[in-house]
Amino acid sequence: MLEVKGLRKVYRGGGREVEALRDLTFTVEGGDLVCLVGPSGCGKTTLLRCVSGLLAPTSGDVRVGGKPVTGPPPGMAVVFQEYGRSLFPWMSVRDNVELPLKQKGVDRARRRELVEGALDAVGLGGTAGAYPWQLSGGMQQRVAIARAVAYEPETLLMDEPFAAVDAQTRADLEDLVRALWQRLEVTVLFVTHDIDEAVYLGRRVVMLSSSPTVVQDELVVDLPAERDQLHTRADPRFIELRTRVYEQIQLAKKAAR
Ligand SMILES: Nc1ncnc2c1ncn2[C@@H]1O[C@H](COP(=O)(O)OP(=O)(O)OP(=O)(O)O)[C@@H](O)[C@H]1O
Repeated sequence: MLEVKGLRKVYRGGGREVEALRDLTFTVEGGDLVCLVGPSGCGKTTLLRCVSGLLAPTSGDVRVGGKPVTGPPPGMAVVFQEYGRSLFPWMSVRDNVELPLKQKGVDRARRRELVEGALDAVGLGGTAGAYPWQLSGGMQQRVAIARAVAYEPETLLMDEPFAAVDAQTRADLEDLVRALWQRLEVTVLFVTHDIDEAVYLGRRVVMLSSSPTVVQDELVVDLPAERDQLHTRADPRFIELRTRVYEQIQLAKKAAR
């Protein structure tokens, strides 16, 4: 379980103060898939950096599995937007996926098993020996997902992971994330500015206001668990839910003006 309580973050420096997060409170139950959606610049990345222990909050509390986060929590993996910068170009795909497992102290035989399993799961079984720069953007993002999956995280944070890939690849990767989530029973916090993506993927959607950020609204996505790009997106309930999220985001933007 992931708990965020009264989280506030003020950036200070160069004689300037930016209150990125004002007062954020929400919970992600163990095994849930929650999408966070909010307007550009509302502090989504700041929030994920606080949750992953990369940034200290100004005040408030972040807990993972009941323990306060003071640095990168064990059992957490993060997939960032910029796959190009998150993979090491001088390492093969296999070595990129294996590296965190070495750091975790997993033995060689188990490492091989986990790397193969994760690459197969993302449909890259045949590319273990390639280098990231030999792959398309979508394939590189699959490698980043494989690396996170191989780590066997309890919590997976995803920061706009598909923002830089084309629409067709994005749809495939969305389905991949849902399939992996269902199979691995991992707790997922997925950040996006794309309302349709949030409703399609999430079991819950948390909507953020513009900066300084608070939780604007939350909803449960009561669509069937088995989703597919064609039918789910045409479901009248999907359209109702996306309309509600859209309206809330518009309200949040107006309130900020
Ligand atoms: N290191 C920093 N120093 C000062 N201000 C910062 C810093 N990082 C972010 N900010 C400010 O905090 C606010 C939130 O930024 P953040 O990158 O978290 O938003 P975001 O929702 O992820 O943005 P986007 O959707 O555009 O990626 C912005 O006003 C930004 O300018």
